[in-house]
Amino acid sequence: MTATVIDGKAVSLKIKEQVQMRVETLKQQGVVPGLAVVLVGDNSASLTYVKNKQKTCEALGMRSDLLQFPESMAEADLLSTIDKLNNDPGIHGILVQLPLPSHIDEFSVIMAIDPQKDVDGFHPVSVGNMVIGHETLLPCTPHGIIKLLEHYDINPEGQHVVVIGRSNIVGKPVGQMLLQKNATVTFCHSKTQDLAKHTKQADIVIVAIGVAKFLNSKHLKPGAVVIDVGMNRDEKGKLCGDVDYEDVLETASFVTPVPGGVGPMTIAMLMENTVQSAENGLTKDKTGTTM
Ligand SMILES: Nc1nc(=O)c2c([nH]1)NC[C@@H]1CN(c3ccc(C(=O)N[C@@H](CCC(=O)O)C(=O)O)cc3)C=[N+]21
Repeated sequence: MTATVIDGKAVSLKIKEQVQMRVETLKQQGVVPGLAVVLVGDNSASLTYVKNKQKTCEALGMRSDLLQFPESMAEADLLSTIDKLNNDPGIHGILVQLPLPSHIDEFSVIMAIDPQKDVDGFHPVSVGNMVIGHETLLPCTPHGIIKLLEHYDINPEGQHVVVIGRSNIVGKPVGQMLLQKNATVTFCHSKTQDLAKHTKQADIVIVAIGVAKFLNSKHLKPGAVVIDVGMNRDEKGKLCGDVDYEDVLETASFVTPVPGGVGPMTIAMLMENTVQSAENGLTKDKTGTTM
């Protein structure tokens, strides 16, 4: 039985349609959701992703500001730029493209973003709220993965989920969010002994380690769901994931392709977070309280 390919592109389109409707409703109330993307340096991959975010934003009728600065930008200048964006009523979401040049401390930059505008969901207040299950802006890639599972009626409740990779951007948050959904979660990483012992027991395996085609059918029990968060280039320079896609097709029940799986969901959830933040702002203005 060949695995069902999870179509992240199709699901992301559905989410963007819903976002577009919410933008229209906000515009009728005089609010145009605004996203500010800050790019320091001229890393070509980052520039592609940032332009993609901008294009999507505008296609959905939102305001999209791109602030681009030279690699040599001083940390203090970046922090004051963020401060201005925090206080700009026309900006509802702030995303500072990572990685930053090594002379800038990423944690200080993330801490400087108003949690109300933290559309990456990286701020400790956002992360803390997510871990305790309190309403908050959720990290885009993990939230996109949850939406893919929902779309294909893959219910994580009571399922054994094995997450490989423990980054603050994907591995750690996606495991916490699935725990919130009553999954049994195992976090694996570079120091895990006998990885296959864990992954072969998994109903759902999520791979986010940045190693091309790392996971294969020997790691899986038949029928496992495979979510590939990798973004690598293979020997021919072609985009590929952390999963040996061809090899797992006959063993997995579902698999996400790269490209066309988790990636488009990351963008769609960023758009949703921006609209959510604008709606929260409206609620706050009406009731005087923060959501
Ligand atoms: N503060 C911050 N937030 C981020 O969310 C963030 C970041 N920094 N730095 C870089 C990574 C990377 N990232 C991607 C998002 C979508 C695709 C995406 O749409 N990928 C397409 C393929 C795109 C292509 O063809 O290259 C796909 O997988 O189908 C890729 C990469 C967000 N990032």
